[in-house]
Amino acid sequence: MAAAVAASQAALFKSPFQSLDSCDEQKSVKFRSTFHGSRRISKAAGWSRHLLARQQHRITCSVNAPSPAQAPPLPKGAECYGVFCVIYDLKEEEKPKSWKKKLVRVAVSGAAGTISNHLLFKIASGEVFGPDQPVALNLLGSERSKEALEGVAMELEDSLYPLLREVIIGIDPYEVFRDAEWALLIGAKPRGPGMERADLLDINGQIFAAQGRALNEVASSNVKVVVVGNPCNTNALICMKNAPRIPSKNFHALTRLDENRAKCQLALKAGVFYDNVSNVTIWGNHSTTQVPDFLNAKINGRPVKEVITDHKWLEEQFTPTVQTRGGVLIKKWGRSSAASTAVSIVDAMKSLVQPTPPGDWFSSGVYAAGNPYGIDGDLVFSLPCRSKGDGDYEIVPGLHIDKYLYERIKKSEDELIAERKCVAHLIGEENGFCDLPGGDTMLPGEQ
Ligand SMILES: NC(=O)C1=CN([C@@H]2O[C@H](COP(=O)(O)OP(=O)(O)OC[C@H]3O[C@@H](n4cnc5c(N)ncnc54)[C@H](OP(=O)(O)O)[C@@H]3O)[C@@H](O)[C@H]2O)C=CC1
Ligand SMILES: O=C([O-])CC(=O)C(=O)O
Repeated sequence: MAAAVAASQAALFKSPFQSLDSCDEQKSVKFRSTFHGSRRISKAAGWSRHLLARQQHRITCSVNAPSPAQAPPLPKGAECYGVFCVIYDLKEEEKPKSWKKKLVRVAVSGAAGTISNHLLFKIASGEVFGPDQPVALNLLGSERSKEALEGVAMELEDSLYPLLREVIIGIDPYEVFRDAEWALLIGAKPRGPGMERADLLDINGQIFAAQGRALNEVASSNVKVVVVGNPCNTNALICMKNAPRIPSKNFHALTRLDENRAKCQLALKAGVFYDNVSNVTIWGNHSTTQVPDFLNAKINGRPVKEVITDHKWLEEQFTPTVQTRGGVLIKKWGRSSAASTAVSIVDAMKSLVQPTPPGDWFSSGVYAAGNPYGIDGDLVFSLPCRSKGDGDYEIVPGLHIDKYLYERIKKSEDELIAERKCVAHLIGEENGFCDLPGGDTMLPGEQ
């Protein structure tokens, strides 16, 4: 059995994905992949250190294939675990293409939740950063979810992902967010029956304020933050305001799912495959006031209004269909979109690490300071963006806004301004009061 496991591990290391840039000049390569499993140890020690599990994999390259005694010392208190203690030698001719050297560290909150259960496995498999980029996952749970989080880590273990080099789980954001280059903030309290939206804004706002402070203190200074937990635009604003060390531009609220939903509806109506639909913007809030823009969108490079001549459908059906898609799905599924949300988080991250195709753009809820559309700059507002693939982006100027779009964008802006007033106490402002337009506006999943 041990031999079989070792053989399968050796096969993994021979996969075309595996090697190191730094090994390229060397005669022989020695992989030392070590899992310092402290899951059981930490459990015995209780949660005082807020770490249930810690995996670390080390890779050693050397001309003279070092003996284990020559390998760098392991961190104090850590020990290798199971098959990850086995050392393999790769012969020169077996040396595959190179991996990037540095780990990308991704922190995820709500890691034992439904969306994360899809997302983590995508990141670990290389779907976001590519087949040559090793990753570390830092998973944040709570007292409620610590057993479940251990289960998540076990499934990640059992998946044998070659690119997944480290998994840390814990309940203290000051530990879990340490050195994170990406923070995917998914965990949030769902709105329960009879709960006012203002209460939800406050409860979740407290969570995102605390997480913003933790990111400010311990994350990489250029961490990219994607807020998914609802109400995601205002949660992102709160998080950003509590993290002044991190550039405001680095905060995103997820509206990519809305963009994907809009593309799907346009493709369906036009009778084309959905990858022929481009230039779709979601303007505003991730709520039922969001504005899916068919005016600037394209199908096969042509304006949507030229391809879909049923303009009544565009104005009267397309918009509410996208706005309420989440709620319709909840009625059918009995729970909110999780798999498609995870896909859209992957899309949103890839849009920042890969160049935007020329002439196209993507939607993201971003800090609107200095935007060219006259929208209140002190909001996290979904806008058209493009990226060079370096993690940064710019807001795309020059989209045509007609009366139809303007009126709807204004409504979403008003909603976000009202949400901001409700959370004034969480963003360092005074004189807040909560008076949401229309009495009580809706998340996509609430109808
Ligand atoms: N922006 C978007 O496009 C979308 C956003 N969403 C939002 O994403 C969030 C997560 O969705 P999903 O993964 O399906 O939800 P789940 O209910 O499966 O998981 C949510 C996690 O939130 C955490 N949480 C944090 N605080 C609380 C609290 N006070 N009470 C209960 N749970 C809490 C829990 O983790 P723990 O106990 O570990 O803290 C839980 O695992 C929701 O806010 C949802 O509305 C969903 C779909 C689309
Ligand atoms: O309201 C929810 O939780 C679900 C949601 O955001 C969506 O489906 O877009």
